[in-house]
Amino acid sequence: MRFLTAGESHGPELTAIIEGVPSQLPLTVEDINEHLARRQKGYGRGRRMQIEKDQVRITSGVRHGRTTGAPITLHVENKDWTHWTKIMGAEPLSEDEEQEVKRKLTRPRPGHADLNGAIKYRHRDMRNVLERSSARETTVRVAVGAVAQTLLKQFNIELCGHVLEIGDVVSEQEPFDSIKALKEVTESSEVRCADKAASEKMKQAIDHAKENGDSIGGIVEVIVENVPIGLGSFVHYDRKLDGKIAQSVLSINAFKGVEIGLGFEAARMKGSQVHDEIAHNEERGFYRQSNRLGGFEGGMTNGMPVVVHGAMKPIPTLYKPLQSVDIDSKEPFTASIERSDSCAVPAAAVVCEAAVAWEIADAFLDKFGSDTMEDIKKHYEAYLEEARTF
Ligand SMILES: Cc1cc2nc3c(=O)[nH]c(=O)nc-3n(C[C@H](O)[C@H](O)[C@H](O)COP(=O)(O)O)c2cc1C
Ligand SMILES: C=C(O[C@@H]1CC(C(=O)O)=C[C@@H](OP(=O)(O)O)[C@H]1O)C(=O)O
Repeated sequence: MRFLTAGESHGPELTAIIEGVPSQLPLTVEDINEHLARRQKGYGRGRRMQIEKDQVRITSGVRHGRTTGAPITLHVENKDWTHWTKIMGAEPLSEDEEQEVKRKLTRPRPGHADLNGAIKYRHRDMRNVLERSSARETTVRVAVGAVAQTLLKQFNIELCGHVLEIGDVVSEQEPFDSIKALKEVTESSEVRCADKAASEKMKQAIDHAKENGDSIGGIVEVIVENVPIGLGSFVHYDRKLDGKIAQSVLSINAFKGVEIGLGFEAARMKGSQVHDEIAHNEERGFYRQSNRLGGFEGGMTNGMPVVVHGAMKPIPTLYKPLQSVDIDSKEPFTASIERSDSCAVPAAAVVCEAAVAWEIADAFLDKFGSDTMEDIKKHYEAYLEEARTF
């Protein structure tokens, strides 16, 4: 499968085209809207989220609730667009307005793509950078991830993205029995964290940062359950699924780190404490009694749950402004802002879940075929039995 996204943060809409989804997959707008709504929730978001009501429109590739095998086009409207038609160039600007628009966007925001993007693409109006580099794009990435999750669900593969840390508050969640149980708890938390006491502290930490005109980041975790052995491959660097997941997670706005399983901690431990010993019984075939490596060996899944962590830096636009330099006047200034999120870690957990879902689904289709759901199911069931009796 492959996909492209297009659209600006304050343009009319965001669009995605997905190619390679098999035919006969039951798919409705509700399957996607559920995830769009999850992404919009979360303590710490700014005023923009009160304007947007993200809902998908499917205009190709699905008929009567089933995919046809043709490219699927997804659209999500920007409700905020009506306030931006002049600035975005859909309506002519008067001379005064032209000055106003230009003045605002010669001031690069530290931590954003503004300055590098302006120099690279030779834009003196940095709105041309801001609009596309904004995390508004993660809306359609979540829509695309929802299609991947709908596919994976057909094979009983479930995911959950949740929050482990916000600022200096760390979740001390109880071990959970299943993804379903974890999902239930995190969905009821305003910060998408399974530890109730930590959730409250995380909210306080967000409030505190906001009161001080500051922002905070955090760490999210995505767990994938019921993953078969052998997704991805060891034979070539760009087919290693852990590597593909890492790229995908790091491509999410503001993500600065990714770990699989123990991740960086493994580097500080002994080999005997890190590797997951192999066991066997008739019912399960080969399995592991631990999962320190997060479900991966040799770029391939090993049948244990996939565990991915992503680290998000604090939001760069701050009410407590940072120092920058105007690209026209070369004068220093301190940035003034109208609105921003103070923490988007809970929303980013949903984005990270979507990114991982896409990579797992893509590797799944690489292994089990990609034309019709019926063929894929046959291959999958035969393979599971082969792997169990290997
Ligand atoms: C869901 C989400 C919401 C975000 N909201 C904001 C925001 O309101 N203000 C802001 O300055 N950055 C926000 N960001 C982060 C910026 O988009 C990001 O830092 C910027 O595009 C630069 O990219 P980089 O941090 O990956 O280098 C958000 C990121 C995500 C994932
Ligand atoms: C719109 C979304 O996030 C936006 C991401 C973002 C940024 O700079 O990345 C800045 C803010 O947008 P605005 O400048 O319009 O207030 C966020 O609201 C969204 O998540 O849907």
